Amino acid sequence: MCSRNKSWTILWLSKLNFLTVMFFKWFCIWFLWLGPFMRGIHTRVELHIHLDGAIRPETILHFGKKRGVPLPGSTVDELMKHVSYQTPLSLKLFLEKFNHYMPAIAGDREAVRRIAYELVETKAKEGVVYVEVRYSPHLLANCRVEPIPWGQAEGDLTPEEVVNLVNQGLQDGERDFRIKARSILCCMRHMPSWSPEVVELCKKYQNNSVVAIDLAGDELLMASSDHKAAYEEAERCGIHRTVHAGEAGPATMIKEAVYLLKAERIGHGYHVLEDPELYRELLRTRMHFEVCPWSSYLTGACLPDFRKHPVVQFKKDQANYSINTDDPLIFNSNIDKDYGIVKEYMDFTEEDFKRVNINAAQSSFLPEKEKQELLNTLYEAYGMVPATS
Ligand SMILES: O=c1[nH]cnc2c1ncn2[C@H]1C[C@H](O)[C@@H](CO)O1
Repeated sequence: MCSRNKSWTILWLSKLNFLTVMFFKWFCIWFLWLGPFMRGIHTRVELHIHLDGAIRPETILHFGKKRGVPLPGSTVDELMKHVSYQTPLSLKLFLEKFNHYMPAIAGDREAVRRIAYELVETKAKEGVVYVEVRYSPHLLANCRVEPIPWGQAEGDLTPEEVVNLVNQGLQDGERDFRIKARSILCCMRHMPSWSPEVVELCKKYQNNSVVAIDLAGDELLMASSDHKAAYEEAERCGIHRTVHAGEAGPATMIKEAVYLLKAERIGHGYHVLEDPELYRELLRTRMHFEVCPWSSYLTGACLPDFRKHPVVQFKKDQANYSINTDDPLIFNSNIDKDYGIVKEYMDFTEEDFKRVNINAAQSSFLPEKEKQELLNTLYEAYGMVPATS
């Protein structure tokens, strides 16, 4: 009897031991790996995404129907057949994709506010802790903008009110999804006459969501004197500056962005590698490159072989760059797609992703104090001890 009791006890103890070991093992996996996602800890920083390239197809269909704006399809699948694509086009042809759906959104107050709000929700779900979203206020307006974009009739939504609506959408999103979102206002290469107002809007809303100025659009058009004047004014007033350069265009466009427009970050910048001297100098000054891998394939900006992508060299040289989606609606993607590409084809490890996101946070356009808070959030999420300054 006594020995039977003893063996039962041993059996139960070994079972308990096994369960304890299993529990501990699963807890470690959950805490270290799945934990951050399940506990709602966000570890990604995205610096290059276009608001008008990141709209949900359902939202486009909703406003198309509501406003009686014809669209190339009445279901998500039909719409996406026209709006998104799978094999590389030129940058110019890619930019034409916006024509298919922007008339459903531009000029509508509710739509503009909603796309900003939904972007924050999407990014929170993707594990993004901080996003800088960019757009042209003029391309979403239908009043006091010349010419009125997307062939719309004149309405009463001005570029300034667009900025207010986007700010409201972003701020509501920040409150509801508990991540941080800021915006960058774009000048457009083909519309230099809009640039003076863009910089004035950056100045006026500098402490209200807006953190920087950008120059987007067809890069084969050199920066005009209006763009240059806008960037000079931005620098004078302490407005941060980024420029799309060296995406489809050559390294000289990056030179122009850095030395003429005084860019602090470069949108894309892949073709910097064609000018080794410039590349060395930008490595030395820690210039930040906003890299968008899947975008660079679909816009034909880079060779289709990801193993030869410029980011392979950037990684080798420990350059300062981030990983971004650019236009996830048109590229039918999300941030996992871009992280997946660099992981699969360029051997990115978790350590590399940490470095990428810390670099992104350091190169963000947040004021110093908020930047430090963001960095501390990342260090904590990654279980790192912040370096003492
Ligand atoms: O990848 C891009 N390169 C240059 N311009 C772009 C890219 N993606 C979007 N844009 C343009 C089209 C949008 O209407 C505009 C503002 O977001 O910026």
